[in-house]
Order: sequence, then structure tokens, then C-alpha cells
Amino acid sequence: MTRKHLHIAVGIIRNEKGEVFITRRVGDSHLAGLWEFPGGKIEAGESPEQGLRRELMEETGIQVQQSELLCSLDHHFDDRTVTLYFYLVEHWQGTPFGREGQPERWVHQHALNAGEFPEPNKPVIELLNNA
Ligand SMILES: Nc1nc2c([nH]c(=O)n2[C@@H]2O[C@H](COP(=O)(O)OP(=O)(O)OP(=O)(O)O)[C@@H](O)[C@H]2O)c(=O)[nH]1
Ligand SMILES: [Mg+2]
Repeated sequence: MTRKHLHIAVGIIRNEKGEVFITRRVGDSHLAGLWEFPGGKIEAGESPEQGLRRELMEETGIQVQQSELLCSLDHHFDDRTVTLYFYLVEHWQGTPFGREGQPERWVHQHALNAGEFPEPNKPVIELLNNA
């Protein structure tokens, strides 16, 4: 049996105050109700950075000007495997907002609560909490 394997680019959008922009997964999407870093599936023919730029424009309306890969990791869910690319985004144009109507908030990186995020985000949130 072939498992679904998705490659996901997500953006940790961080301002000068050390706050990070997060959004809530809504509806019946995978892991609905949890908070997340905006992002999504990298499409065929896209590099992870291209996927990141497209997803952040679609989901938050910002134009990424610079990004830095913080870490990437694989995670096995029951029904799928995901490879996540976590990018730190500190330079962008525009003001991020929940462009798809999803709830949003800015949270200081030290106040991010790993329990509100999908399991694979844990190591990255620990990294941000302790930075
Ligand atoms: N965007 C995002 N996805 C995450 C995070 N952590 C995590 O495990 N994921 C997982 O990555 C997968 C793909 O993300 P997604 O649903 O945002 O993909 P997408 O924007 O392309 O969605 P779509 O299928 O509605 O177009 C989901 O299974 C999701 O649970 C995160 O911090 N941000
Ligand atoms: Mg998404």
C-alpha cells in the first residue's frame, strides 16, 4: 500500500517584537481546531521556497521578501506522511491577515503553546520558546 506523502512549506512570520503570526485550522480540514503556521502543500514543479511564497500570498496576503529554512522534518500521521519545511520569515511586504477567513493572532514566540499545534510542530515551537 502506498501512503500519501505530502511536502509542506510553512512560514513562521515574525515581527520586530518577537511575535509570530498564527492561524487556526477551520472546518473539516485535517487537524481542524488546531493553530498552525500558515502554509501548505508544495505543488509539482515548485521548490519549497516557491511553495512558501505562493501559500503565504494565498493564505495571508503577504509577499515574502526573504526566508530562512529553520528546520525540516518528517512526520507519520495515521493516514499520511508529511515532510514539513519550517521557514523563518522576517521580511515581507503587506500586512498578514487570515485571507481565507481563518482566525488569526500574533503571539510572542515565548508564549507559543505547543499543545495548540499539530504534533510535528513541537520541536520547532520548543526552539522558538527557548530562543
Ligand atoms: N500549514 C500548516 N500545515 C501543517 C502544520 N503542521 C502540520 O502538521 N501541518 C500539516 O500539513 C498538511 C498540509 O497543510 P495544509 O492543509 O495547510 O495544506 P494546503 O494549504 O495546501 O491545503 P488545501 O489542501 O486545503 O489546499 C496538513 O496535513 C497539516 O496538518 C503547520 O504548522 N502549518
Ligand atoms: Mg494551508
